[in-house]
Amino acid sequence: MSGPASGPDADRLVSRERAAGDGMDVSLRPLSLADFTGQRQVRENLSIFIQAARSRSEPLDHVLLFGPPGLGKTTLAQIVAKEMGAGFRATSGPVIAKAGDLAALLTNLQPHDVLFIDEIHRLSPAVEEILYPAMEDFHLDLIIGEGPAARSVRIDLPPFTLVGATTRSGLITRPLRERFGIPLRMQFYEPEELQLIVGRAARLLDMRLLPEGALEIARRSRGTPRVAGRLLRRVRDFAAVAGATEIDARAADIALTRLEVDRLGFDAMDRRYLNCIANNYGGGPVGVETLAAALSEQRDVLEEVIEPYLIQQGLLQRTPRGRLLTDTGYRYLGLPAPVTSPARQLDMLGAPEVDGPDAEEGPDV
Ligand SMILES: Nc1ncnc2c1ncn2[C@@H]1O[C@H](COP(=O)(O)OP(=O)(O)OP(=O)(O)O)[C@@H](O)[C@H]1O
Ligand SMILES: [Mg+2]
Repeated sequence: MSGPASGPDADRLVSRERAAGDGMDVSLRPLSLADFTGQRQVRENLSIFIQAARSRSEPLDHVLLFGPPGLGKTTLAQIVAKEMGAGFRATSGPVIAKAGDLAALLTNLQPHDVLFIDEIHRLSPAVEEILYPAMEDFHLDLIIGEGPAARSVRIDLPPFTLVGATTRSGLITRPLRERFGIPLRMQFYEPEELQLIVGRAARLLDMRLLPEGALEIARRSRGTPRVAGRLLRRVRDFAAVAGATEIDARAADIALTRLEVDRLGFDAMDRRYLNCIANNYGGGPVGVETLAAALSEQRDVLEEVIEPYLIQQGLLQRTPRGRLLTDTGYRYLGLPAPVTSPARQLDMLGAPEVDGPDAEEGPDV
């Protein structure tokens, strides 16, 4: 299969990659809670906790943000620092290799600073252990030396706020999760919210985008602002080459269709994934490792980028025995759903709740 969306991950409009090609991100990122569209509940709760912490002159309690890539976790973390009038330091789980790396970071913080740890589920156990007393009591217990001469020293830390982000809530250990006072789950955005986001981005980019054009892009952005931003730029390219001065729904549709993003926002990779389950595995259940091998994709990409939206749209279910194409999934592919076998029916009934806090826990197949 060819086309822009079937190449390596980086080529997809809907990919896990961040900075690459997103050079305009800096200017498009909302800088205050008031400018941050959507995620109403997250926004309202944060706003209250920030006000309360400020009125007590305390740092904000630690915040854990979960949600699929591109929904605004990093953006929100930066906004938290700004609204608290505090400094912002960012790092990520895999970057912190040793306990000493984390100690260096923590001892360099100013009081009330926000330390952002992206992909916090990828911290090593040794580092995680250092983090517990740091989060709870603002001190570090470090072991100096080895063998019988080893002794532990306690270092006090300035009070700080840890903001952790993860795309995989199921992979966070319970002790770590429990040390966050403010866990927040980000949801996919509604088309109307994305329409506002796309409209704002178009104004910042000095584009003439009509409201219907913005809605067309919004509807096809998988509920994800990062995807909306990318599609907007590609639509702008098509419109510029076609000599259009303003972008309406038709111009947006033409561009998105050429990008192989269909009316529902699914792209060639989504269709390849769904067709693989339908045609090669009788609609499932099939294990994610098997699918990753069959599609030559990384398992992480399937789990973090492709599956969440298919699940949210009801085309796919994650069951303890594997991935299962739903009747809606078959309908989308234009294929007849198989006569449901008792085993398949059981899987459908026994599927874990998609939006539950532990949706990703349990046996990972
Ligand atoms: N609510 C929003 N309003 C406007 N723009 C947004 C919003 N949320 C995210 N964006 C934009 O979407 C892009 C992705 O956001 P961000 O980097 O914060 O996502 P993320 O959740 O941290 O993703 P990842 O999990 O990949 O790190 C940014 O360009 C940001 O400006
Ligand atoms: Mg991020």
